Amino acid sequence: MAEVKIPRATAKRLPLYYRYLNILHDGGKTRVSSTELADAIHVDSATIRRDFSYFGALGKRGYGYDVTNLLEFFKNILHQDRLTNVALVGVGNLGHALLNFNFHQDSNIRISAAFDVNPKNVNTIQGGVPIYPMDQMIKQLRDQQISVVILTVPTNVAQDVADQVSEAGVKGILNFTSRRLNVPDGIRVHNVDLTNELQTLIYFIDHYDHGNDD
Ligand SMILES: NC(=O)c1ccc[n+]([C@@H]2O[C@H](COP(=O)([O-])OP(=O)(O)OC[C@H]3O[C@@H](n4cnc5c(N)ncnc54)[C@H](O)[C@@H]3O)[C@@H](O)[C@H]2O)c1
Repeated sequence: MAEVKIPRATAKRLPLYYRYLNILHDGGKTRVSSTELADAIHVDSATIRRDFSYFGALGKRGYGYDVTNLLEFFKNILHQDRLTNVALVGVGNLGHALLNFNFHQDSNIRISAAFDVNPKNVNTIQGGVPIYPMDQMIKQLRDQQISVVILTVPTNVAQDVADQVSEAGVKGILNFTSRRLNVPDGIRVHNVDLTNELQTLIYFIDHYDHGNDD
């Protein structure tokens, strides 16, 4: 399949589309219009049509979209047709909560390894995930061919850990720390910051802008 460069806002909506198409498919529905999708997922139909158009003519005028085709298409581009193992570094309050969340229940993603410096954590299994000491991290990441790491370490060690993770050939870091990371070319960092999200939400409440943000 040819590489398609799409806007980040579109990319962020793909899992939403994928989830809803799964529901339609499970319910035996064979086709869906952009208007029906729009009503269900609260994204306007023009945005949906534009999003889908990045991937070529997926729908037919007057017919709508073929649910199975669309589902297979999104499954493939979201890598949901194969299992993706990810790792987590820093099994504290947040890391622990994430380990105990079963990502695999509604996606083809699972945390297969975790790493920490705390001797109380190391060599235990939490949420079904083995926790290794840091001196085994690079080897484990390489051996398990892990390309995505969730970073939940204290901010002051985040860059150092990111350097080690980069050395292991990881391609993506989901960074929960407030440290902006420097990474080599070829590695993508997504920052998750609940404080930012709350501040933005509070800003929008003050400015009377309602509805969903996607
Ligand atoms: N983005 C958000 O919305 C959000 C929300 C909460 C916390 N955080 C951030 O997430 C991070 C974790 O928060 P927390 O409350 O779970 O902290 P925590 O102190 O409970 O956990 C940190 C864990 O990292 C381990 N650790 C320390 N140094 C390490 C190193 N060099 N290598 C590997 N592991 C190491 C510790 O042993 C501990 O288990 C912090 O940076 C915090 O600021 C972000």
